[in-house]
Formats: sequence, structure tokens, C-alpha cells
Amino acid sequence: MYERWLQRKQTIRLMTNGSDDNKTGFDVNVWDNETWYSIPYYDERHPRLSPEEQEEYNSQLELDDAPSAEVDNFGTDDEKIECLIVATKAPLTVKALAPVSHRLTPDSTILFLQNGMGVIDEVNEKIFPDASLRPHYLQGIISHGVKMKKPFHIEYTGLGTTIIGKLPSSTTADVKRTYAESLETGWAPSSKYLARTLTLTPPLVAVAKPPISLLQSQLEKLAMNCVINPLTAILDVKNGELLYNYHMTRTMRMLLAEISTVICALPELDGVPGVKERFSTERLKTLVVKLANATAANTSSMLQDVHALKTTEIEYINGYIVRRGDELGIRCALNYMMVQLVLGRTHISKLREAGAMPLSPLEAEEMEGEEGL
Ligand SMILES: CC(C)(CO)C(=O)C(=O)O
Repeated sequence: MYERWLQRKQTIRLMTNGSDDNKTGFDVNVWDNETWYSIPYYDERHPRLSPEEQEEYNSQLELDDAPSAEVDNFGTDDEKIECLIVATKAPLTVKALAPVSHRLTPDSTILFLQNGMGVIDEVNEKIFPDASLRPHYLQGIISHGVKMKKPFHIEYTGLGTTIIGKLPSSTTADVKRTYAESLETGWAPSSKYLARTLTLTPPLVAVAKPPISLLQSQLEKLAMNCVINPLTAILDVKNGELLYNYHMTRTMRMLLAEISTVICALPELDGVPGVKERFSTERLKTLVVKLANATAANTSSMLQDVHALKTTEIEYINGYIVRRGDELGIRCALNYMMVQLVLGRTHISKLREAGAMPLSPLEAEEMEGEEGL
């Protein structure tokens, strides 16, 4: 990853309407050999270029040959982290957080910017089992359209919004009470600082919402992802191809009926006005059709993952509905089937990539473990 960062001249390129905006000047922390190294953009021991010279250098160089990626001649860094934004795919969250967990304190804030739900329970169980040592959690829901062209080269494809809110630090035991409590307790200074910085950054179009509003926005997004993502991944189609098709409409409605039943029965939404209407099958279907229309030309993130032979977020999308349904005694056979079909689809893609030969269980296990962050 650090090698790629050097290859890309320590520059993040954001393409909007066909023209690139190059951002430089980032100091980075690199995890190597179980150690964090702090690498400043301008290394005083080996002065490189002035900001102007660096710009010039960036614009002229071909992005292929990189300087050495040796990091162990830089200083190590175990400083505490005040604010951390996690933007990895949901299944990689625990792997991403494990090496920084010792640098996070109960005063730190982690903002999770990811698709799907249920990550926090896993982070609590595997990274912060002691509730008194947990950092504060924020969650963000982003509807801006972006596409990665190359590593560190992103295309901005559609204007959206960012919703940020506080998450209860525990969601398993008595969820209703934890949501009520998180509304009463104020924002920690690090959470306030992070939320303020993001909401004061105009291109993000970011707003902060109270926990119960954030939860409802998360569930709306989840319901839409539960339909568009697995169907596009299984059928290998663009989002818009799910529309104007009677058979797809029937499938969507049946899936959404199950999702609506689970969401309306969630204890954390008990007593919240308007839940039955907001999460009715009919309204969710309207939202799905609207989103599929607005993103008609997109390849969903799940289909992109299937094509790239990466682990999909299915366990945090339809898998979340199945788990919450189980807790409530609601059997979600259709969502369970979606989970299995997507897992099966990924497996088939991996087999094809491996040369269409059936793998032995040992080889298959090795392939599963190959995916990095
Ligand atoms: C909105 C949608 C379905 C856009 O493709 C998305 O969120 C995703 O692909 O994960």
C-alpha cells in the first residue's frame, strides 16, 4: 500500500467533471513489521522539494517508478489517536482496527463510514471487549457517488449527502435503553471536533443527526442495499437493469416484505412515531426504485467485489436482517437465500479464476486468506 502511495507521488487525485484536482502534503503512518512508522510529507533529514517544486514534479512524472518504500529509517509512532475514520469494507474492519487499538483511548472517537450494519458488535467483541475502555463511536452514511479509477485516483460521479451521528457504544444488551441513553449523554470533545470539522467542509454536504434519526437513515439505506446489491451481484447486471421488469419487481417486493417485518419489530424503534409507515414494504420499494434509477449506470459495490474476487459485505447487509430476524423469532428465508447465493457466486468466481478446476478444501481455504486490506 505504501509502495503504491509512493508510486502515485503521495498524491490523491479527485476527478470532477473530467478534470483532476491533485491534493498533496499528507503525512502518513505506515504499519510494518508490527511497528507504526511516522512519515512526514516533508522529511527534514532528507529535504526533498519545496511545495512548488513538488507540484511541478508531480505534474511531470509518469506514475510508475517509485522511490524506495523502506520505512524503518523513519521514526516510530505510538502516539494516541484522537479521531479515526474507518472507511474499509465492513468485513475488513476488525483486521484494520487491530493494529491501532492500543493507540485508541476512551477519549478517542472512531467514525465508521461503511455500508451495512452490525460492525460495531463485532468490533466490541473482538477489539474492545471491556466497555469501560471503548472509544466513542460515530457512524456516517454517504450517498455521494465515487468510483476508484486507480489507487488514490478517484472519480466523483454524483452529488449526495453525508449524515453523521453518534452510535451507542453497545448495541447488544437492551438496545432500546442504550439508544435512549446515548441521546441523553452529550458528545465527547473528540466526537464534537470530528463532526464539526466534517459538517464545516462544504463538498461533503454533511449534517449531524441524533442517534434515533441516524438509525432510521441507516436502516433505510440497508433496506435499499439488501435489494440492489445482492440482485445485481447474482445476476451480473447494472443497477438500472433491475428496473421495468415484472419478475424483478415481484422478487423485490417479497424481499422487502421480510425486511419491513424485521425493521418494524426492532426494539430500538419501539415507540418511535411513524416507523410502520416509513418502513412499509411499499415505501421501501419506492426508495429502491428511486435509487436504482438514480444509479442506473452504476455497477454496485457488491458486483464490483464479486468481479474483483473480494469478500462482499453480504453478511453485514442481508446477513444483518437474518441475524436480527433470528433474535426476534422472524425467519428470513429469502434474505438467508440472498446471503447464500452471493457467497456461492463469489465462490464460483474464485473457482473460475483458479482455472475452472474444483479446489481441494485446503486450497480453497488458502484462497480465502489471500485477500489483504
Ligand atoms: C447505492 C448503491 C446500490 C449504488 O451502487 C450502493 O450503495 C452500493 O453499490 O453499495
